[in-house]
Amino acid sequence: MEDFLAGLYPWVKFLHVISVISWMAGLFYLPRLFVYHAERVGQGNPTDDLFQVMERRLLRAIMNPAMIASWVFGLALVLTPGIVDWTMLWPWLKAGSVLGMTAFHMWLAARRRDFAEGRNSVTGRRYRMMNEVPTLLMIVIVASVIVKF
Ligand code: HEM
Repeated sequence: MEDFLAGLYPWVKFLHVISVISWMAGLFYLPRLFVYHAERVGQGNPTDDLFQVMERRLLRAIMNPAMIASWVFGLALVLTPGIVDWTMLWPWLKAGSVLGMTAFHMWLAARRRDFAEGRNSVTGRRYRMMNEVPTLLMIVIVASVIVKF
């Protein structure tokens, strides 16, 4: 199993990076949709329906599969011999940030359900602020895997 993963390492990393790019695109874009949905669109009109379709498709067709693929390929990299040295700081920083990113994804999914049920209570300003969360986590994650402190 370990030899098998070692042989596949560059391909698994390639698939991991493609998956995280797709996941991050959604994590950046969905809160922006929520900003405009919260600030500019009333309930129960055709624009509300359109936003709901865009939000549902983005989450279900892109973000959920991309998150699962990021985890699957990321964990395969963790299991590859010689890749992660748990005595260093970077794997712990990365693990904490990735769990934070996953929690943020779940929070967005819950807010999407609120919009779908006509009971969003979060302001556009709050969604704007939450939009910075994935940016900060991404900076910590990429610094961790590249600099490896
Ligand atoms: C979902 C859970 C994740 C796990 C378990 C995971 C784990 C890993 C591991 C073990 C590596 C290999 C490091 C190496 O080859 O030296 C890696 C590479 C990488 N990860 Fe993740 N990762 C996850 C999510 C993410 C996220 C969310 C991002 C971006 C925001 C990301 C960006 C990267 C990048 C850019 C690399 C390539 C680094 C390099 O080759 O220098 N990962 N990941």
